[in-house]
Amino acid sequence: MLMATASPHICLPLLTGQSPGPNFRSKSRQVRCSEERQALFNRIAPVYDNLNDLLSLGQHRIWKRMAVSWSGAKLGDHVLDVCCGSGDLAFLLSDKVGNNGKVVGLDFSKEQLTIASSRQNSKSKACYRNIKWVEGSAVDLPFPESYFDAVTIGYGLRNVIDKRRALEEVYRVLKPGSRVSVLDFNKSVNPFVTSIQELMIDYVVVPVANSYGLANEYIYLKDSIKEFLTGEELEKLALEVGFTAAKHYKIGGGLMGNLVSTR
Ligand SMILES: C/C(=C\Cc1cc(O)c2ccccc2c1O)CCC[C@H](C)CCC[C@H](C)CCCC(C)C
Ligand SMILES: C[S@@+](CC[C@H](N)C(=O)[O-])C[C@H]1O[C@@H](n2cnc3c(N)ncnc32)[C@H](O)[C@@H]1O
Repeated sequence: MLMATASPHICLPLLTGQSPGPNFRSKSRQVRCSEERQALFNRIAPVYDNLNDLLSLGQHRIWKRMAVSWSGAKLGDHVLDVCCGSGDLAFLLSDKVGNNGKVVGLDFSKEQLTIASSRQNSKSKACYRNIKWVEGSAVDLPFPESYFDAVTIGYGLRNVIDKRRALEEVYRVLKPGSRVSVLDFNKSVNPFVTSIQELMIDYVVVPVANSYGLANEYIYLKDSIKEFLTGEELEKLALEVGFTAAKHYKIGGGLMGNLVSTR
């Protein structure tokens, strides 16, 4: 299926005449982090879907259906799935918008998009022909202003370094009155939930990932949750960016969360 490359590179090596200093280091660190995350998701692409099913006992598919429902996507809509990965939410959006609708799945990982495209080709549903995969950056969306009827970000915002910029871009490409639905792990303020989350990652997720040679990749997962924003902070950021409404719903017993914001 069509794979357009929206922008050639997200993380070019930082070429600058700047003398090294705090700003240079912080920028080079940022470029390096972004490159590392891109490489991480390229590496885990072959086993990503199976590990999600195994480690969440298939529950992640329920959470993704909830996220797509909250997006408000409906028949005939033109919708975007940012950080689409292997395409789980894009396929759910495709069912929602139907043959006359259009779905764009955007990701900066070539390997994830390759999996998404091959899954699309192996599925028999006619509506899946309405999906286009685009290689691009969540912080520089290659789409015009007020272009989409709904946007989803499934387990992506937490992985984007500049989260504010990503939400600003989503705001820009959304039609007024339309929604973004952001599904991710919940950075809980409840110590009990946090400890359950961390225990399951430490004693189940990482050991299982280790058997695939991916322990470090899933240790990153735990660290990324620690560095994420709480539901309240996500609501505040969405309103600061300009969304007129923002609500963060706790799901999966508080282990996961879904921000719904309206432009
Ligand atoms: C679909 C899920 C996670 C996607 C995901 C997101 C990331 O940012 C990653 C970063 C690095 C490596 C992998 C990922 C990644 O897979 C959520 C479900 C899959 C999780 C890996 C499983 C998490 C287990 C929960 C803490 C507890 C699940 C309880 C369930 C009711 C059994
Ligand atoms: C955990 S996966 C989520 C995939 C899919 N949405 C799902 O729910 O399974 C995170 C995805 O975000 C992508 N990603 C992370 N940072 C990105 C960025 N700045 N621009 C575009 N994609 C990014 C990764 O390549 C990866 O495919």
